Amino acid sequence: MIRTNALTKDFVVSRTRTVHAVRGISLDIQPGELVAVLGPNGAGKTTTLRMLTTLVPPTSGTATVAGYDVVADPARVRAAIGYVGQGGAGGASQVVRDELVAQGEIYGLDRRAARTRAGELLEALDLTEQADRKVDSLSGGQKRRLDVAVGLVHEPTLLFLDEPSTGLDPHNRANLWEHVLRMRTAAAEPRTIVLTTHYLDEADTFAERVVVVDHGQVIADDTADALKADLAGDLVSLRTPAADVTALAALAERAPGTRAVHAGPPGPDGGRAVEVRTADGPGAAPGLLRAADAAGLTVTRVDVARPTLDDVFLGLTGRSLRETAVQDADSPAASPTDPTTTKEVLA
Ligand SMILES: Nc1ncnc2c1ncn2[C@@H]1O[C@H](COP(=O)(O)OP(=O)(O)OP(=O)(O)O)[C@@H](O)[C@H]1O
Repeated sequence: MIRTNALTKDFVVSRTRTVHAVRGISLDIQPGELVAVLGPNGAGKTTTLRMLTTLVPPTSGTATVAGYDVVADPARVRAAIGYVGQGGAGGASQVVRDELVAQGEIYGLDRRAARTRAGELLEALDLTEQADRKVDSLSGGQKRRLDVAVGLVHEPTLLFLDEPSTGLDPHNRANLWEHVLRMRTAAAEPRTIVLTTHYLDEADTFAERVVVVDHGQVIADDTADALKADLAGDLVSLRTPAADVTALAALAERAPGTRAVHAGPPGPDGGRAVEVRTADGPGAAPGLLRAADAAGLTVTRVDVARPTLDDVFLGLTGRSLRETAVQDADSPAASPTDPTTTKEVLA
C-alpha cells in the first residue's frame, strides 16, 4: 500500500543552511495496517507524511502510495488517499453539514450523493446533532472528528492523520480513537491508517505497528510489544537491606535472561532496590527470589514493571521523555498542571 525507498527531504533555508528533515526513510506498509509514526518534535514525521500525500516533493528517493508514484502520478495518489493535516480541514464560518457536502462535490459527487455521504459521515462520527452549527462553534474534539469526516468523504482506502489528537483532553482523545478504529473497519476492506503522534500511550494502545523516527531516520519499526521486549525488557525490582545489595546484584547478574543490573538509591530505611532489566520479568522473578533465599540474602519487596515506549526511546537514543502538560482543549476549566491532563509525550 505504501512503499518508500531512501526517501529524503532537505529544506534549503539559506545559502549556508540546509535542514535535513528526512534522511533516507524506507518503509513498507501493507493494506489494512494501522501504523503510528512516533518521534520527538522536529523528527521529520510531518515532512514524511507531506511527501507521501504529494504536498511536498522528495529531494531524493522514491515513494509509491496505493500503487502510484508520488512524483510521477500525484493526482492518482490524491484520489486514493484521505489526509487530515495538523491545521484541520473545516472552514471556520461554514456550517458543518455544508462543509462535508462541499467536500463531496469537490471530489466529484453530485449534490444528492454528497448530501447522502455527508449524512452517513455525520452519523458515523457522532456529529449529527452539530450538523447545522458553524464549524468554529464546535469543541476541539468535535472539530477533530469533523476533520476525520472530511478526510473520508471520498471513501479513501488509505487515511493519513497528522497528530489527530494533539490538544485534546484524554476523554476526547479516547473518543476520537474509538471513531478512528470504527472508521477503519467500516469500509468493505479495512482501511490503511498512518498517523503521527507525540503520545506514547496512544501509540502503545492502539497502533499495531509503531515506527519510531528520530533526526529524520527510522530508528525502530515493529509492534509496541516487540519493541518493548526487544529493546527495553521488563524491570524486576528487588528491595534488600544495604548489607545484601552487592551480593544480590552479583547474583542477579548471573541469572538467566538478565540484561542489566542497577542498584537504586538508598531508601529511608537504608535499604536499596536492585533493579534487574530482563527479557521476561514475571518469569524471572521467582527464580531470583529462590536464588536469593538459597544464598541467605533478604528480599523485602518485589516489583515487576513492564517497559513503556518511553523506555524504548531511552534505550535507542539515550534521551528520555518528559512529562509535559497537555492543555485540555475541550474543558477550559482544566489547567496545564491538572494531573488528569498531564500525559507523557516525547520531549
Ligand atoms: N518548510 C520548511 N522549511 C524549512 N524547514 C522545515 C520546513 N518544514 C519542516 N522543516 C524542518 O524540518 C524538520 C522536521 O520537521 P517536521 O515538521 O517534519 O517534524 P515533526 O517530527 O513533524 O515535528 P512536530 O512533531 O513538531 O510536528 C524540522 O527541523 C523543521 O523545522
